[in-house]
Amino acid sequence: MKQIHLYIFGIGNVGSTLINQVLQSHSFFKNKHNLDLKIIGLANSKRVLIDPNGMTQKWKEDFSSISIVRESDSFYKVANLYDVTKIAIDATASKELSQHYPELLDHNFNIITANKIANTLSQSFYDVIRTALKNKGLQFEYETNVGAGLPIINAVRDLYNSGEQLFAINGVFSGSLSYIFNRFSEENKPFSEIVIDALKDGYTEPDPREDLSGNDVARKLLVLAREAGLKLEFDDIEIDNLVIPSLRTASLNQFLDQVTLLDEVLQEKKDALASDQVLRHLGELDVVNGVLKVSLKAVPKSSPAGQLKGSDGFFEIYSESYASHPLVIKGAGAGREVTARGLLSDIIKVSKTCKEVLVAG
Ligand SMILES: NC(=O)C1=CN([C@@H]2O[C@H](COP(=O)(O)OP(=O)(O)OC[C@H]3O[C@@H](n4cnc5c(N)ncnc54)[C@H](O)[C@@H]3O)[C@@H](O)[C@H]2O)C=CC1
Ligand SMILES: N[C@@H](CC=O)C(=O)O
Repeated sequence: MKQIHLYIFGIGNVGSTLINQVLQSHSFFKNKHNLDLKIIGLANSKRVLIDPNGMTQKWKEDFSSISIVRESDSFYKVANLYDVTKIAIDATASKELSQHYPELLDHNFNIITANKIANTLSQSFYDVIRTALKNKGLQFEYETNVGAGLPIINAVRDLYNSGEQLFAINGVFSGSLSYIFNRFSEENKPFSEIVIDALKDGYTEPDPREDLSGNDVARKLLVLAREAGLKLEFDDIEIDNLVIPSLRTASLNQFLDQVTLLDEVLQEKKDALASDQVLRHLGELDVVNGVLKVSLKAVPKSSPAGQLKGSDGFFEIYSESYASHPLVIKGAGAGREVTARGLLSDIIKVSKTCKEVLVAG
């Protein structure tokens, strides 16, 4: 039986769903994959809960009652005691934690992340991580960076690694904005009301302005562009920002208090549509020319993007073999369940392929 120790950063929507999914499938992983996955550590930004025997179904209660103040080396101290495969899982949106990935690799953690920041800081930081992974023989997986649980990154990576020339990737990259604009187009409700619903239901970034500003989609485009071999920076992306200037620098609470200020501008865009059009938030990655664009557009209701429902993401990949008829991937592009399942799928992938440390039992 291969022992795998999991250390989870972030116990919000995605992190807490992941914990429950790991616990629910524990016996299945043992029987099917010969893997014993134990969650040894949980952290929020201030506290940690550590249990070398693994978390149980009462982890939430335990976190409230017996977690301790987090120190910079809380996880390293316990992880160093066990000669097993260690995986750090980032289910936060924290830039600070992303900047610590090189340190996690130094301490022999494989990393799996839903957080897009590490992959979208400077190209030099991106390269530092890849070099460390190679030197250490560790793994870094981030399928949920684009399209939540949808297999977008693996599709692009597999095409690129097989020598295929990629031309373009276009579509609705944001599950959050898909949910918001699909509802806004159909329902007679203020834009802000739908944004708040999306936040409450776990579809948006912790700060919905990351979605509305176009930054989150821009990050996804950059993740895919780098996967396709382009060397670009975040500032190279053309972004249509939907957050009015006065709300861009406000605190999250101030933004939420004043979110109705977005209604007028968005309602004007909706009122300007022809009867056969809807609003869709689109990403365009021109791999050949290295041009990345994020924008809100009016599209025909009958088009593939116009027909999306719920939080569906929609990706068209054009390449040598898929030149006139793109490879299309579509499905829920946000949500705590699909995202946690995507992380778990990365965990199984890393666990199955990492160097084996055998323990009796
Ligand atoms: N919700 C979704 O549909 C999807 C989310 N993601 C990504 O998953 C990540 C988490 O999203 P959610 O769970 O929805 O957000 P959330 O806001 O529900 O949870 C994030 C948690 O991380 C904690 N946190 C912040 N800084 C931390 C740190 N330094 N160390 C440990 N914990 C810290 C926060 O207190 C919060 O509880 C984000 O990066 C998001 O982009 C990716 C795909 C889809
Ligand atoms: N903001 C994301 C969801 C979480 O990452 C998206 O829109 O896909």
